[in-house]
Amino acid sequence: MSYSKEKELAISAVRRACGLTSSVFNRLVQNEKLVKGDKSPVTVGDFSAQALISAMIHHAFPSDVIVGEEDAADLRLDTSESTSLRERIVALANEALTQPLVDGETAEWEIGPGKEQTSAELLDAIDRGNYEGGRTGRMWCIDPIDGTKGFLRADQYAVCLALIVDSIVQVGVIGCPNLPLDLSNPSGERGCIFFAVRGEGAFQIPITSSPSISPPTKIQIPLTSDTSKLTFLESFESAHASHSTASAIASLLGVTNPPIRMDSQAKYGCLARGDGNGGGGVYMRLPVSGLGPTASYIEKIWDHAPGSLLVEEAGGIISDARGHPLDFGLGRTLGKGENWGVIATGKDVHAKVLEAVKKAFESEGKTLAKA
Ligand SMILES: Nc1ncnc2c1ncn2[C@@H]1O[C@H](COP(=O)(O)OS(=O)(=O)O)[C@@H](OP(=O)(O)O)[C@H]1O
Ligand SMILES: [Mg+2]
Ligand SMILES: [Mg+2]
Ligand SMILES: [Mg+2]
Repeated sequence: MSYSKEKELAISAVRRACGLTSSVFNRLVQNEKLVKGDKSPVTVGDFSAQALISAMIHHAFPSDVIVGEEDAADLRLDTSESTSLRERIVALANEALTQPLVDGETAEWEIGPGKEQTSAELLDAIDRGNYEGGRTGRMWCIDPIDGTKGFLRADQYAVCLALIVDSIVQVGVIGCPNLPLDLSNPSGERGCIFFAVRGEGAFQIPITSSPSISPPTKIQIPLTSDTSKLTFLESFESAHASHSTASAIASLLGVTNPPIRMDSQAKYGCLARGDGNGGGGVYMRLPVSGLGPTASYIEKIWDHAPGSLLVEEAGGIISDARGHPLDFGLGRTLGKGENWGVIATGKDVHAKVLEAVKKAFESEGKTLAKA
């Protein structure tokens, strides 16, 4: 089946949310003296972007359910802090909802202008993301700001949206406001939207344009079977994924390119468009400690759903460290004990990378068999 309406809606929602998060950054992070460790700007951005995306989805596809990272419980409290946070979020979400269309964008699912949402409607929109996930049906998956730490550092972050149908990701959109259109020209134009529909390929557009006006650029992982030419794409934060295991795996594969360490699902976009040294990339996310049932962290579906489709549609394979596919039908997470990290790379090198992962684990005294 075709998902063209869902794709257009998702691109439009992600573009608006990217505009919103950029303006939150400019107003709240750049121009305010922040106390170190203050997370409030990212909280404002997270809530308002989820409210906006969820409201647009509900308006266009009222019977679809949503898994969103955030919930509005803290915003419903009767405290002055909560009230002022709520007011900021409602103003920001409405400002984004009523932005004019960009050239070529359809008005079919526009809520505004003139139809601002009430505070109650927007809190309900956030809470519509409470769905517990599951095996069957149509379900949207929102990460309003992925890479919150990158957002606060003025570094990479992403607004992520996917449509999952009967546990299979069918549409994936990732907006990266700070990512150069061409990573080898970091001072060039910034702001990319990556998108994919299953069976239709993976694409990139500048964040300022719409696919019906400027033709999207088809993106592809470079084909190569030489693992020594690979570039590793890893989390920026060493607390989120093991840098040391990744570096042991890189040595086993003969990799000499330095790793690209970047926050958020922007990494999936970079992998899909072949960033690095021309030899393809490897997205590597292995737990800092433990594995499988004893892993230190359970991966969430919103951190991988759109990125996984982008990789597959760009000619890659995504799996866990054992080569098992990611299962988006287990609930809000990839499953405690079911998921053993994430490895994504071009299909011609995936098996070799898994072999190196196995060897690296064995030399750390870990085995890829279930305990
Ligand atoms: N301890 C731990 N281990 C593994 N993963 C964690 C951990 N804590 C958080 N997270 C999740 O990591 C998401 C961001 O992943 P990144 O790869 O972008 O990491 S990082 O930005 O480089 O830090 C991040 O997504 P956001 O919350 O949307 O930013 C979290 O879902
Ligand atoms: Mg995230
Ligand atoms: Mg997030
Ligand atoms: Mg988070």
